[in-house]
Amino acid sequence: MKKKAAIRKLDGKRENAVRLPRTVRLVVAALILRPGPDGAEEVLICQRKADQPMSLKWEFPGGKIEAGEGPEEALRRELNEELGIHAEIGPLLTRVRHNYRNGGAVDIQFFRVRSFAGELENRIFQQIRWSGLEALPEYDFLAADLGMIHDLAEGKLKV
Ligand SMILES: Nc1nc2c([nH]c(=O)n2[C@@H]2O[C@H](COP(=O)(O)OP(=O)(O)OP(=O)(O)O)[C@@H](O)[C@H]2O)c(=O)[nH]1
Repeated sequence: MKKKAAIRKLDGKRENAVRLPRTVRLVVAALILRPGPDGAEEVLICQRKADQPMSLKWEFPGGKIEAGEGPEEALRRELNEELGIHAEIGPLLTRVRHNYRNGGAVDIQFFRVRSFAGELENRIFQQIRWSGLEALPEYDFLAADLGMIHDLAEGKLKV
């Protein structure tokens, strides 16, 4: 009896121990910047389509890193697919880890982009637009981005 109880206890513990870790999606995204009319920086923001998960939320262009890709390479590919541009990927500005409520986790690396070739073309979004940094909190952004957009708006994260 004693032994069985001990095994049950162990099994209980093991059950906890083997709970699968969240799958972390490795994501890259771009802060594409341009000087605005008043000289302050503007950044390109994109709204997800109505039929996508997390519909109509705002985000920065980018996506998942595919197997065998480096982060910059993945971001160049995504910006070409989503916006039709050939971007020069600048430095990594910040990295954010976020656990979504549905159990998914993302690890997002945000890179600065100041220069690209080609005309911006909206290929997959509901809409794209330029926003001043201080206006970013007015948009309904994905939860993972909220800390960062507030830091950008308050000048705590330098671009
Ligand atoms: N591109 C981008 N993705 C972001 C941002 N913030 C954020 O949480 N993400 C998440 O990172 C993932 C990017 O993946 P994706 O763009 O390749 O794919 P997706 O939206 O079609 O999602 P899915 O393939 O997982 O359904 C999404 O789950 C998206 O919700 C952001 O600012 N930009």
